[in-house]
Amino acid sequence: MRVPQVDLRSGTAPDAAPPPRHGPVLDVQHLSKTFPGTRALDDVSLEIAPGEVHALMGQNGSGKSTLIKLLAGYHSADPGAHAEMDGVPFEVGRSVPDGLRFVHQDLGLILELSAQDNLALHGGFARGRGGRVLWRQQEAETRRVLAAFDVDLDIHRPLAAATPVQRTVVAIAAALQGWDGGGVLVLDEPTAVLPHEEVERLFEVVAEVRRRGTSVLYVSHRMDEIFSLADRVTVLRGGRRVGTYDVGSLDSRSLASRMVGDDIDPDFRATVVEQVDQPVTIEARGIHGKWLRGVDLEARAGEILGIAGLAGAGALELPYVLAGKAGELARGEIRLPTVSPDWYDVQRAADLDIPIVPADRQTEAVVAEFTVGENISLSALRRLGSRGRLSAKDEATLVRSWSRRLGVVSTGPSAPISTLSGGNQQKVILARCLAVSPRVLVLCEPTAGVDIGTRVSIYQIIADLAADGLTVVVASSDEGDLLALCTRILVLRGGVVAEELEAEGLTKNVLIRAIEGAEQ
Ligand SMILES: Nc1ncnc2c1ncn2[C@@H]1O[C@H](COP(=O)(O)OP(=O)(O)OP(=O)(O)O)[C@@H](O)[C@H]1O
Repeated sequence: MRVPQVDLRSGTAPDAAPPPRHGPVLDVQHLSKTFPGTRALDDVSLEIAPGEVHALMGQNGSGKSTLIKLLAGYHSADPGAHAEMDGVPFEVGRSVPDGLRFVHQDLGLILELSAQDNLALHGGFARGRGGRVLWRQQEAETRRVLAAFDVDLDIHRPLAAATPVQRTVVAIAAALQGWDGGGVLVLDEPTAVLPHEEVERLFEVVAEVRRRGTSVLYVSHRMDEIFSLADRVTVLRGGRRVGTYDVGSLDSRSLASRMVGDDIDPDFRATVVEQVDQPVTIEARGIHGKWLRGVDLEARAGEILGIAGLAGAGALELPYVLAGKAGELARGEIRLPTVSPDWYDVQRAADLDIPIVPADRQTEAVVAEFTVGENISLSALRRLGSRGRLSAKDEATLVRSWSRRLGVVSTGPSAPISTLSGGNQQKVILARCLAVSPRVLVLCEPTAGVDIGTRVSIYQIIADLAADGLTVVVASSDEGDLLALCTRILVLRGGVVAEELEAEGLTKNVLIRAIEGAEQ
């Protein structure tokens, strides 16, 4: 079955919500959660109407994940909460009603296993006499479950070979298995790691879920998604509910302001001027890789160079090649002319010490067992102290100064990094990169999972660093990042630079059309 195409950019809702039955399907009142030293949620109430897509938004650290984890029974709630699912009371944090299903950000899949095995792990294997697995029946069931979502996937291949959106669809299908409508599906930032063009496909799946009469609680930082998809939005700020609104009654500026508690411009653009008189600080030539087919680039001190492209165009591979972190397929040469005139084979690019903020903070950058301070100073340990001895004082000074400059919100340098919100973890990784005082910094998806307020502050920090002479190369699948930051944007198609755009006066539409290779 094919559901109607949803246009992410036009802002049209996928389908009118089915008329609500009486009363909310999920009704949670007076929910609070206190961690040592932090009141993460403070007397929050949430009512989800039958068949609606209900967005949950708020800045990093506003309590969204805590709310989801309470509903999922991962944390226990403070006393005083009352909750009902379909009118039946349940104790939040202690029991999870069957009608409440979750797809967490990490999707909870085993990538070495096939879609069929993953679905069976969630829903159980079809078994015959003596516990024998009925493989034919299992396969038919897998096909039936996935058919509803119109996903074209080899159900026997390991999910490692599937695209991000195919995996997300498998995770949604797994969560909804054995369930024929009603209830609430919780999607926690399902698009955080999805390439742009796959987001629309996910929207079709959400429309299908809703068509079954299932409500969706949708957590996202991307405002355009909320306007395309959601009927209502609940905004949290500092652990409290600011309000619940009909999406149609808001625009992006008023929604952003409710999240931040201050007037905020969601279309903020940093004022970075092109530095034509400055020296070239990075040059690369003949770059090839898994996707790249011969890219040349150069950038000057104080310049922010954007890299754009659809998945498979090589845009998100290029930063890794420049930082010497691409695989053995990477070919080409790179040099930092203000450091040395010598060209380096990109296989040796790691020797140039160009720091990178990678695309997936959790798996590629954050050291989960370390504190905030340790995560920052990790890159600079060689410089801290003398004669092989680490100076705790120097380390503390470095950590304090970068935490302050980037506005990292935590209980202090010794806080475990896992207790920080996503946006603050991102600032820590940025601080780690800057702690080595680089001339060139490479950013990949710099604001993934980062809220609008923090996003604007990250843009400003990067713009200030560029004004001090830092060269920044930034690849992002979010056009907002490129428009807010860059002086110039290289648009990659098929692994080569297809267009070079001056950022001044560039509109989102023109950029998207260039990325897609459409006629302007
Ligand atoms: N296990 C924990 N121990 C201590 N504090 C925590 C813990 N988990 C979360 N917190 C704190 O609770 C507050 C709310 O965090 P939460 O992760 O719910 O925010 P969020 O809105 O989901 O943020 P993000 O958008 O970055 O994911 C933050 O101040 C966070 O540091």
